[in-house]
Amino acid sequence: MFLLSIYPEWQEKLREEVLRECRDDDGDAPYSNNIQVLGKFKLLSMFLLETLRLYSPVPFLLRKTASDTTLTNIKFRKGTMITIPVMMLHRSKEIWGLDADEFNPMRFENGVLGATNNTLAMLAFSCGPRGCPGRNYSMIEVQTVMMMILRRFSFSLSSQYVHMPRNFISLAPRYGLPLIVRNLLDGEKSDI
Ligand code: HEM
Repeated sequence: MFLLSIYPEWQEKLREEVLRECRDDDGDAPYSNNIQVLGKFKLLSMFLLETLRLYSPVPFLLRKTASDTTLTNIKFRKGTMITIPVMMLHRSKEIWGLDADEFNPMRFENGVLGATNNTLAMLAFSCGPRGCPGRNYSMIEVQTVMMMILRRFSFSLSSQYVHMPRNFISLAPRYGLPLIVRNLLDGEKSDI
């Protein structure tokens, strides 16, 4: 919601995509409760990947070595705690290119491997045997919620918003996310 508020052109693009792909058989009355429609949301998927890259809800991962281990050329004794700085890796220019700090969902036009040739670069859901088992579920859930919000409401940031993400269990805005919301169906406007 934050990124769509500060990049209204993306909010508009995603709304267009949702309204286009959710039309019913008559061609009007945009609506869909069919999960298969989610597969058609290419721009929304790219946008969500870019959101997860820039503001990964889990900003770092912790691991403890189960035995003496060598990773690249570094030796670790058994029991060493290792922090994997997901947030920093997601903004590495070496991995993502010179625009790593910029919001650019188009980098995911050809999927994660099109954005970087490093298969382990995207760590929002971690990876390997302890990777997040809720990954597909949460992508379906957030696409469904965004689909419902975008077709009914437009929104922008309230002037009361303070940009201070903090990691408290997961990454969240320190002082909340006050928005100005307009109901597109009846033009009503309210602060939430
Ligand atoms: C945007 C939403 C989500 C994100 C970004 C996310 C991210 C992650 C990450 C990074 C890990 C690895 C943590 C670590 O190794 O320290 C993880 C693990 C896990 N996630 Fe998620 N998750 C999300 C949603 C969910 C949902 C919806 C469920 C359940 C329905 C779920 C269930 C789990 C479980 C059970 C683990 C532990 C897996 C293990 O240790 O073997 N997650 N998640």
